[in-house]
Amino acid sequence: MSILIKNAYIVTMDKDGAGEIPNGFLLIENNLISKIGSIDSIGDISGDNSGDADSISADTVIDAGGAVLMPGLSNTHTHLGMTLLRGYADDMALQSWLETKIWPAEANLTAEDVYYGSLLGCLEMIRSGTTAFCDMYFFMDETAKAVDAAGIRGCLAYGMIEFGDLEKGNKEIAMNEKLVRDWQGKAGGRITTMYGPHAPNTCCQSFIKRVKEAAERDGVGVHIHVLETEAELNYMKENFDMCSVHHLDAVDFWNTSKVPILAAHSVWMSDGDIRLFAEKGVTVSHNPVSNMKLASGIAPIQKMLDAGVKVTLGTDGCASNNNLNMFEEMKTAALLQKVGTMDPTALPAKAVVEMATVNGGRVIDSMTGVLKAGNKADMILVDTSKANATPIFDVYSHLVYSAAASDVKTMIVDGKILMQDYNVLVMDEKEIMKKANECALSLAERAKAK
Ligand SMILES: C[C@H]1O[C@@H](n2cnc3c(O)ncnc32)[C@H](O)[C@@H]1O
Ligand SMILES: [Zn+2]
Repeated sequence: MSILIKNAYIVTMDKDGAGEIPNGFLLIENNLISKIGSIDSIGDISGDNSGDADSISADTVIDAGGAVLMPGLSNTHTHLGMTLLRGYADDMALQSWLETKIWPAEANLTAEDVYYGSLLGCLEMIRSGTTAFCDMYFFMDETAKAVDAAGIRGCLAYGMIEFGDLEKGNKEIAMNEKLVRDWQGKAGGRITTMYGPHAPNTCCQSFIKRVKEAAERDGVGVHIHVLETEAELNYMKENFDMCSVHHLDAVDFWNTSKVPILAAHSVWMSDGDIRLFAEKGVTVSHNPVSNMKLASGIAPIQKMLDAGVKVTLGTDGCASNNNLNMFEEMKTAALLQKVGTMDPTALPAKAVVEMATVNGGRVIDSMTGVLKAGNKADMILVDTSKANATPIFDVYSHLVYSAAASDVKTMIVDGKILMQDYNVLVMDEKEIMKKANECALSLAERAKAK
């Protein structure tokens, strides 16, 4: 199977390569990008002089009509099944939100709920340009089935919470081990797995150490919430005389020489914590909308980038955001750093696009996040024929400050077209929304009855 995309403004995100290609073409063969270049001067960029785009034959030809062709966005922190809890509990701080609303509702979740909630999440991601995501939740077999059916890429972790209870910890770790065993590399490699210890204040140090050992044994990463709120920082200081980062450093948790670590939030980081993350190679998933909505704080992202920390972007779950819109997340990330530092040069547009593409892609699959020959064919077309795209002086400025998620018109993942000209080809949208809505209402009823 081959797909030729022509007449595109290509944003490759390839630092060592082409950068942007104004009148570009891209050829996909099977699930890989095989050629990329300029229609005007073939060979200058790809080094391939095999002919112009019109002479390249393909099973499917997409005329981009000047749209931006770019790597798909990677949402590196979410809880996909929580689409069912969108708007279930708003305007609260994290701890009381979790303890009084979210956890009691989640206690009533069924496998069917998470299946339809995850399909709904996949649909929302396809419509808004997200080709890959990192998840941490429950009933993860159901999320894996949804990812398999939807055709996107998912890195799935089971959310383990044990509160120092050894027996509970054993059960939780067994669940995550099963997820890794059953789903690592499945769906043609679109599904990968991680271990998901929830947070340093909900899982004890020895449990998290055990989880890290299991991850190293299985060769998969670890996805954890860390220093999300000042309350967590204070709790750790009061109980352990140190912050979460140093508490876990005491058991060498942040050592990434064998497996990657994805630290969601990392809002209340000291300069020492930032240096440690940079030295150890920890990746931070920044989730600005959730951090603002829960009033958790402003993560020092510009400081982290200056120190050499790898930073990606995520939405968090739909109960604290309340959507999976990475365009909104990119704009919010940029604006929040500027106002947080009172420096308008903080987190410029191109750096944000890098976080959402190159850096996020690297966490999920090293052959994604950049459009170049040999990489996997995960990409989106962003419509530029609209009023909000007129004029475009700088494409990164456009993508971060003026583009909308609803401008995404076409998505390809692993060489397969999931959405073309705004038509989602891989699922029955109305049916999924209907089922998910039924599950959400029934879940809320069950939670209320308890
Ligand atoms: C996997 C568990 O994590 C819970 N969760 C959802 N959002 C957040 C957040 O911002 N911080 C901490 N925990 C969160 C989710 O409800 C599951 O219980
Ligand atoms: Zn989260």
